[in-house]
Amino acid sequence: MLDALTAGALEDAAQRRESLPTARLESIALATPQPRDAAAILGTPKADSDGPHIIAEVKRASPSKGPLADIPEPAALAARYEAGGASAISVLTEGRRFLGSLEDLQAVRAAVSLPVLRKDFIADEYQLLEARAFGADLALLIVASLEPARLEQLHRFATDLGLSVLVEVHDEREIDAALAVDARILGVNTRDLKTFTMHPERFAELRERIPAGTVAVAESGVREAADVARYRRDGADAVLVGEALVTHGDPEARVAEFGRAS
Ligand SMILES: O=P(O)(O)OC[C@@H](O)[C@@H](O)c1c[nH]c2ccccc12
Repeated sequence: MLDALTAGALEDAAQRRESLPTARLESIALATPQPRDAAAILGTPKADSDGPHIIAEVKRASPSKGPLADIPEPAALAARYEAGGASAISVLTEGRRFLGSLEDLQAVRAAVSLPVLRKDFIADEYQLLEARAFGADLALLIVASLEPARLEQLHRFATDLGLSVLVEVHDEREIDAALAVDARILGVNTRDLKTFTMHPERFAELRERIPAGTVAVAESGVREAADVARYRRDGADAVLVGEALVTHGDPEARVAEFGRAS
């Protein structure tokens, strides 16, 4: 599934390149204001509570669940996340299964003063230039979908562009690969991307391998504040939440509640 998602994302990027060639995209990217420093924000404990930083996600659909929520105005949703105290916003830009777009990213970035993550299946430089040009401060790289040498090249390319990188892992071997590229922000996705089953205990198992000074993010599977509190007690600096926010009637209150969970 991960391979299919990545292949689809690359095809879609190749399509966009026909109307926006790399050289033009690059000049737009380099003219875009400097990104916000996500690692600094997520790496500093919150002043107002013992809860984790919340990375609140704009997610319309997923391959495992299908449609989750109509989100006609991603910018309005992101503004409510910010009002609730979110520390960063994640925007799914994958179009085929998650129904996101780069326009969503751009609209969200203009509406908030927080760092914004481009959440997609990124496997080439063009997609990182897009991330930067459409306003992302942070880009996702999924270790499971990249050869070690590719991970290293893309991580360096992103960093040179001024982007922070959320490096996503699922197991010990992938943590080692992430640490080998000096990941400053490391996300443990407790959803197995091959089977879509949830394994929340994986976060605690892997946390001890993440060195002090590296931001530890717990991703996926939060339904209740108790799930956030568990990740927090297991050592998460930040928790990334999608479905439980987009399906809630009051996302602002929900973010606030999650942000206090400890
Ligand atoms: O909706 P949830 O269970 O709160 O999960 C959010 C997020 O972790 C999930 O969307 C995600 C984690 N890693 C990804 C990689 C690609 C696409 C999506 C994801």
